[in-house]
Amino acid sequence: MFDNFPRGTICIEDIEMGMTRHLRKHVTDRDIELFAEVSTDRNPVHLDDDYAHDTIFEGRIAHGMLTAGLISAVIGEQLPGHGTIYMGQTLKFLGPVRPGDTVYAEVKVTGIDHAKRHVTLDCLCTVDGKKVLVGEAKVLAPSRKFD
Ligand SMILES: C[C@@H](O)CC(=O)SCCNC(=O)CCNC(=O)[C@H](O)C(C)(C)COP(=O)(O)OP(=O)(O)OC[C@H]1O[C@@H](n2cnc3c(N)ncnc32)[C@H](O)[C@@H]1OP(=O)(O)O
Repeated sequence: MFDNFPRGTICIEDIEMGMTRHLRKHVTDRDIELFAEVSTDRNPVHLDDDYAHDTIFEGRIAHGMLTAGLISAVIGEQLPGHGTIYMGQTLKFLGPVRPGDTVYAEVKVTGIDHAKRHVTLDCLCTVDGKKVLVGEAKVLAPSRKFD
């Protein structure tokens, strides 16, 4: 039995269909530089103004996986929260995120298998109301009964 979950963790026993959680994050040049360093993805479309100017985006854009990381943050911090284990994630990048943009990232519960502790979540990121990422996550949720 493990009942010392941090505030914000929602155990499988309490997860309901349709529950949603979200965050907002302002994406900065520093975020993009740090992500390039950590991931070792130094694609110039993210880092080089001159290079990026001549692409279809006409300027630098954030790594898609940086934006996807905000979905991971909502899942790992809020729904279900601490103790959650990622099982899978689909992603479609529908529009660019540029330095200076504020990303709204939201997840919504669309499936629950209580016996297996599996939870399925629709994932969405928007910038100024425009969809930039959609996908589906499957996670193993924490339980009050097991640590
Ligand atoms: C590896 C890293 O270093 C690189 C990165 O991380 S890049 C950053 C992450 N990616 C992005 O920011 C790209 C965001 N997406 C876009 O800007 C656009 O989707 C696009 C430029 C890739 C395509 O846009 P466009 O050419 O306008 O395409 P259409 O809207 O005209 O759609 C044509 C058909 O393609 C389908 N489609 C479009 N985007 C996607 C997608 N991301 N995934 C899957 N399918 C996509 C769209 O539905 C249309 O299909 P249809 O059957 O013809 O209707």
